[in-house]
Amino acid sequence: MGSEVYQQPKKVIVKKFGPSATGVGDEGGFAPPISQPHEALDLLVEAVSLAGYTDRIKFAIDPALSEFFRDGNYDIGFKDDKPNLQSPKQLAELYRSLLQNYPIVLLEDPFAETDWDSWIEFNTNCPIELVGDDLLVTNTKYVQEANDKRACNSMLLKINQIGTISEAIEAANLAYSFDWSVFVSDRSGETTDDFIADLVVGLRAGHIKPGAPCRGERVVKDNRLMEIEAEILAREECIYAGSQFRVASKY
Ligand SMILES: C=C(OP(=O)(O)O)C(=O)O
Repeated sequence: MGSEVYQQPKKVIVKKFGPSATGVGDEGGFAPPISQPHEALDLLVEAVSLAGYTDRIKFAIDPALSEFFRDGNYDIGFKDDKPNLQSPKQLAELYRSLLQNYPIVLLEDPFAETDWDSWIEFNTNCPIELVGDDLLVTNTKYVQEANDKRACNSMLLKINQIGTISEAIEAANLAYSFDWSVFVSDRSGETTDDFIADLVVGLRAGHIKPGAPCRGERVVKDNRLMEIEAEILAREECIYAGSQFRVASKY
């Protein structure tokens, strides 16, 4: 389904912005000339509809706000001519309105890694998965701190953020001990190694961020997942978490 949906935005982008607007970024995502968050989500809604999967696909977003933090505010006007400064409160309102209007189930790094107060405030009433990436850097010290402060409810796992597979698994187990979920991720600069596909199944993490099904270093993870699925199905041991992906580790 993901691959089928991925084929659609290109058609919509060509129609709206012309063929030169279909370039992709490191992880295979499209980068058309839009500047408002809702425009990106509208494009996705249209792509899902064209693929025939309306109501069957949910969205995860990673605004990576550490990149836009300026003296206590966030400048989200980086694609416009002038700055568009938003206070943490305004940003939180923007997220809440997007959550109301789009099928978003996961929000990663909605605030800067140093802006703990905004994380804590947002997490007091957060209906979806709130993932720390820059905030936690797969490090047990920050996972513990975030749980003590009730700053998020999920950890992004990137092996080379912490350095070894053992330390990454230790961080995942600590996150699970707090009833958090664990979201296994690639890096924007990736190789064709497919190990994280085995890791996400072995950890029962339930969801993976391998990038778009665009080039070899991304697709190799999807292919390995399909091989693992065939192997497990053959042994009749496979339980697919589906929409319960956040709690797959409890299955
Ligand atoms: C995969 C990501 O990018 P990078 O590898 O650049 O941290 C991310 O931000 O989650």
